[in-house]
Amino acid sequence: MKDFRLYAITGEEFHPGRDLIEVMEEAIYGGVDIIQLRDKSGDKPAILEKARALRELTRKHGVTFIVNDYIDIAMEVDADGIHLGQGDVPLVEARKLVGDKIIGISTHAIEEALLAEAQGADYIGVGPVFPTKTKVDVVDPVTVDYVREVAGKVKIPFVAIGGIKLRNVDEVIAAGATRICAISEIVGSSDISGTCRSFLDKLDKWGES
Ligand SMILES: Cc1ncc(COP(=O)(O)OP(=O)(O)O)c(N)n1
Ligand SMILES: Cc1nc(C(=O)O)sc1CCOP(=O)(O)O
Ligand SMILES: [Mg+2]
Repeated sequence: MKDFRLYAITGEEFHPGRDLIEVMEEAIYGGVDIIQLRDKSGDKPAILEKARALRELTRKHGVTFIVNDYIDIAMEVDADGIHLGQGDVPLVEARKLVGDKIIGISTHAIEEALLAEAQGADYIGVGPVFPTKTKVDVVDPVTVDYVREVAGKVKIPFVAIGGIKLRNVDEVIAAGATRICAISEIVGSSDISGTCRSFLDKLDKWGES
């Protein structure tokens, strides 16, 4: 897969009254290189419509587009890939359905991370690094020490997620994360592009040292 550094996931509850596509385009102008549509409403026609619009937007800007949870929607809109959790369709089954599209897997323990790698995941999510209120059914924070362990043991790309803010991202990067994912800190910002640029500046700064 095309490598990435800053991964933005949609979270419409954080920008009431603002258009989804406008918000995500601001994130793209700020430098995000991968976007995931995450919509837990269960309203599949509405999710399909959003997926189509985000596919068009991301294609226009050359940004990777991932759909969370719904393989059928990812296939229908020709997304670049899907993101699946531990309770979703197993990776081996998903691979049969999506072929060489990107498959990202959420992991919360080293056994899950190594299994996803062995089974052919293209990247893994590692989290939640910090407490987060964005995901209701989330496990306890895995901590930055766990990020360090993953950085030392996992060879495929991993992205740190969960409670990541501009104020705490330095410790995540210091622990070895070179890819960062955020929902509320990005899409809930009053300056979405500026927030993204600040995340990237921090990744750049640590990359130089
Ligand atoms: C990049 C990334 N990492 C983790 C998740 C969480 O996925 P999942 O565990 O399936 O939970 P939901 O997002 O479906 O609530 C993610 N979406 N993206
Ligand atoms: C969707 C999601 N998955 C997580 C995981 O650990 O797998 S944490 C999370 C929520 C991330 O949102 P925020 O950046 O607002 O904390
Ligand atoms: Mg899921």
